[in-house]
Amino acid sequence: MATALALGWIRAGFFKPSQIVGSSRTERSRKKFEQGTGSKTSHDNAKIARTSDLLVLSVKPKFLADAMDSIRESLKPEALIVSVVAGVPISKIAEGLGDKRAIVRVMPNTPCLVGQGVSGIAFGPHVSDGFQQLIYQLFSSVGMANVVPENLIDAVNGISGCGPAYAFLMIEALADGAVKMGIARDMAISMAAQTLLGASKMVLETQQHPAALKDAVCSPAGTTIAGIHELEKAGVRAALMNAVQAATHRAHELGKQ
Ligand SMILES: NC(=O)C1=CN([C@@H]2O[C@H](COP(=O)(O)OP(=O)(O)OC[C@H]3O[C@@H](n4cnc5c(N)ncnc54)[C@H](OP(=O)(O)O)[C@@H]3O)[C@@H](O)[C@H]2O)C=CC1
Ligand SMILES: O=C(O)[C@@H]1CCC=N1
Repeated sequence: MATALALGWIRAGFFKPSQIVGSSRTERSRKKFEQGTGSKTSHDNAKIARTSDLLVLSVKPKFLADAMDSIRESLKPEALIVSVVAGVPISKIAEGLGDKRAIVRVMPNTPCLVGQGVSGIAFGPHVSDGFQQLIYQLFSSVGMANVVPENLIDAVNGISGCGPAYAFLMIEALADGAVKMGIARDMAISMAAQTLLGASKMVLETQQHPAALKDAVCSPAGTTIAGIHELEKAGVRAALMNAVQAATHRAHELGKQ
């Protein structure tokens, strides 16, 4: 996720590669980040913290305590902390880094890499108006940014944080169907992806309810309603709702570990 954000911000012109420093535990991950972004890296979190105005915490929840330990004593007093760590509340980060710190909790998604991300943003109590605007602009530069109360960040995780994986699975499955019907794999994947992109753009640009747009595709006794019937029989709606619910609950569990 860190690479997607860094590269997204660089492509959006928000930061130059030279303004970003990446960190990870292994040489392999640092090389990958350097090659992906053109930015430098360091294994020394304390050194990075000493010189950073904005720090993005992007580790798995179970490694957050160690990561915070490694920067606590070196952070600039006015540093802005952004955590994209699933499930972990701002209060826990304040416990780890100091309760007067400016902390922002964000749930982005990997399409930030291509400027089409979705992020939910919740501000801690010590984030100034100026910093709030900066963070909003930062995440808007790589897609859609939504300021939400912190108690909804796990639900943002459930829909848009995880959502790209749901969409990739749908693209793959639609393409499998087309391959079964004789279309070549590459063309099938492009057609499925472009279909989801086109449908998404229609929802966003026409402002019509997705049900109305769906109805407009279903001709009476036609082909689409035959396909929709199969999806309804398979419980696709309930499956998608359950996926968002399960992921939201899992985020909540991860934050308590
Ligand atoms: N992947 C996604 O789509 C999204 C992820 N997130 C959240 O972002 C966070 C990161 O996820 P993701 O990128 O998938 O996970 P990865 O495991 O791919 O990346 C986490 C990185 O953290 C590094 N790391 C672990 N401990 C430390 C430490 N003490 N100091 C410095 N670096 C450390 C790891 O280094 P090394 O590789 O060397 O072990 C690794 O490169 C998670 O909390 C996740 O919930 C949020 C939104 C979307
Ligand atoms: O799977 C995860 O936990 C992370 C958070 C959102 C997307 N990936």
